[in-house]
Amino acid sequence: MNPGIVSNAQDLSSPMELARQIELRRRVQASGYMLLFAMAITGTMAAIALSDNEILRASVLLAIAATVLGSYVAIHKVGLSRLTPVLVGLLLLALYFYLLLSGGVNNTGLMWAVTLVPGFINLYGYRAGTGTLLAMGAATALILFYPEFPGLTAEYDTTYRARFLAVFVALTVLTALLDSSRQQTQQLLQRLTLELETRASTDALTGLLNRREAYREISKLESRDPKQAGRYTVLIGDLDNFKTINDQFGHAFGDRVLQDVAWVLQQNTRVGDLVSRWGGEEFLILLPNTDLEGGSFLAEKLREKVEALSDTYPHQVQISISFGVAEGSPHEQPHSRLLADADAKMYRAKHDGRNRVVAA
Ligand SMILES: Nc1nc2c(ncn2[C@@H]2O[C@H](COP(=O)(O)OP(=O)(O)OP(=O)(O)O)[C@@H](O)[C@H]2O)c(=O)[nH]1
Repeated sequence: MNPGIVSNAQDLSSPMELARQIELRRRVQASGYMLLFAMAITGTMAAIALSDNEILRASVLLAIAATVLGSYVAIHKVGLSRLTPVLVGLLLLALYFYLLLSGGVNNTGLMWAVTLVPGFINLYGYRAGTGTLLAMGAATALILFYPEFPGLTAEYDTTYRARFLAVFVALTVLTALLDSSRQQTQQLLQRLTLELETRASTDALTGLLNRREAYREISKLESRDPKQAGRYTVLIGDLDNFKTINDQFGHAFGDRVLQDVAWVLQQNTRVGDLVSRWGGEEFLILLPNTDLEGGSFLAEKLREKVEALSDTYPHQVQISISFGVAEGSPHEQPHSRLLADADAKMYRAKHDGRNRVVAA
C-alpha cells in the first residue's frame, strides 16, 4: 500500500476518526489483494486456454487480466477512497458472471465463486457482504436452473449445480458468523480506546480537560494559518489561600470547592472556549478569537462569579481567584512565552492582594 496512506491516518486527532480511516484502509487493502488474486486466476486461465489453442477464450481472459491490473494500479494512484471497494466488487462480479456463463477453462469457472465469499465479507462487512453474496447466489441459481438460460455456454451437471449452491450458501453463512464475531471484538476495542482517550484527556475530579489536552489545544491555535486565524487569549486562574481552606475544612471540602469552581468557569464561558484544570488549584482558560480586552472582561466576570460561591457553603469561607491574562497570535510568539506571561501576571495579582485580574 501507499505509505502516505498510513501517515495520513496517523495525523488524525480523533480516535474514532482514526478508527474509521484504519477500517477504510483495510478495505482498500483487501480490494488490492482481491484484484491480485483475480489477476492470477485469469492470467493462469488465459495461459491454459492458449496452450489448448483456444485463442478467443485466451484473448478474453487476457483482456480481463489487463483490466484487473489497470484497476490495481488505479486504486494505488487514487489512495483512500470509499468508492474503491464498490468498484472492485462490481468488477469482480462481472468477472464471476463471465466465468459462470462461459465455464472459464475446463468448466472450472463456477468453482472460483467460493473465493468471493471471504473477499466480499471482508470488503463490505458481514451484513452488506452476506446480502451481496446471497443475491449473487440467487442470481447463480436462476442462471443454473432456468431452462436454456441465454448466454450460458458452460455445461454443469445437475448434481454439481446443486452441490455448488449448497457449499456456497454454507460457506457464506459460516464466514459471516466468523466476521460478525471479529467485528464485535473490534467494536469493543474501539469503545475501550474511546474510554481510555477520555480518561487520558480529562481530569477525574472536575471533569475538565487536563493539562495535556490544554497544551494540545494551544498548539493547534498556535499553528493555525495566521491569515485566517484570529488572535487568542489565555487566562490562568489560581484559587486564593486554598491551602488554608483545605486545612480549615478538610480535603473533601477542598475537592468540592474545586468542582464548584470548575462548574462556574464552564457555565460562564462560550462553547468554543476551553476550560482546563492546569494544576492542583490552578485553571487555564483558552479563548480563541478573543483579544486581551475581551479576555480581561471575561476574567473579571469569572472572578466575581467565583467570589459569589463563598455564600453558597454552610461554612464561613472566602473563596476567590486571581487571574493573569495574556494575548497570543498564531506564529507570533511561542506558547511557552504566552503561558509564562499569563503566569507572571497571575503571580502579580497574588502579590497585589489576590482576588483580582492582571492583564497589562
Ligand atoms: N482538596 C484539594 N486540594 C488540592 C488539590 N490540588 C491541590 N490542592 C491544594 O491546594 C493548595 C495550594 O496551596 P498553595 O500553593 O500554598 O497556594 P494557596 O494556599 O492557594 O495560596 P495562594 O495561591 O498564594 O493564594 C495545597 O494545599 C494543595 O494541597 C486537590 O485536588 N484537592
